[in-house]
Amino acid sequence: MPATPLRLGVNVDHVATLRNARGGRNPDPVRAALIAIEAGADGITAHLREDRRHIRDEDMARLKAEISKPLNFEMAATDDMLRISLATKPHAVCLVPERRQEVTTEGGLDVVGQHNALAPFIARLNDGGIRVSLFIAADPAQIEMAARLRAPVIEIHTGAWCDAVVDGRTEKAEAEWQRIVAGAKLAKAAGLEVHAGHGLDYATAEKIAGLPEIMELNIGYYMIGEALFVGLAETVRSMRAAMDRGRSRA
Ligand SMILES: CC(=O)[C@@H](O)[C@H](O)COP(=O)(O)O
Ligand SMILES: NCC(=O)COP(=O)(O)O
Repeated sequence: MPATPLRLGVNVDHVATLRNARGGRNPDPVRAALIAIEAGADGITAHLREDRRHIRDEDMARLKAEISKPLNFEMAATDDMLRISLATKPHAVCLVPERRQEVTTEGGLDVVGQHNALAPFIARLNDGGIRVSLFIAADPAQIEMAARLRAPVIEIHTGAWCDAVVDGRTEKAEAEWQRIVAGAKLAKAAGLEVHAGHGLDYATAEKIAGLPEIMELNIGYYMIGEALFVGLAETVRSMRAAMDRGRSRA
């Protein structure tokens, strides 16, 4: 039986991080998105943080206007972001937790603790024709609540697993991996479309591509770093090849 397709969403946030280091216009995250698509990306992800530390409002508007593939708009569940996303009309919104002090998105959104506030927020996005994804940990209670909140998609936060793999903490890595495996199965059984992302590199992307429940990986930081050495198009092709190898074992 042919394996189910696995989409690659390329996150261009950290092209903007580099641009913002000096101000000005270069390197341009929209140019990166166009190159990534030309090289085989199935979509583009960008995170408009409240502090605008990388992607800015005009980047999001240009991405929506200039790319030919789906735009996945990552954002916190705030009124300001709701207004901007409804005006931008991306293909999807991924709701993520945000703390100004954090270096990166440290964990999943607590949809259990915030379900009262999230329910009308998700409904507004659904009514606006935007597909909602919830960026959560592979935790059974969070997954069950995501399904009850009528978000069609979850994205499993893979950061703890990837960090443990890279650091060589094998027991921790195995425990996190088993959580992801069980979480992906539970989410699929609950009727959710399952995505995954954060901290993935070639090796972890290849491994997680072997989980047939997962339909999309969103990958940024590692790929933008690799692109410095071999170019973005080559990095996208290599990531695609790693995902295809993993998928062939699903
Ligand atoms: C939510 C998420 O995982 C992404 O937004 C990604 O990690 C890049 O943005 P940050 O590094 O600013 O979290
Ligand atoms: N949602 C995860 C994402 O978009 C990319 O995360 P990272 O690869 O930049 O850590």
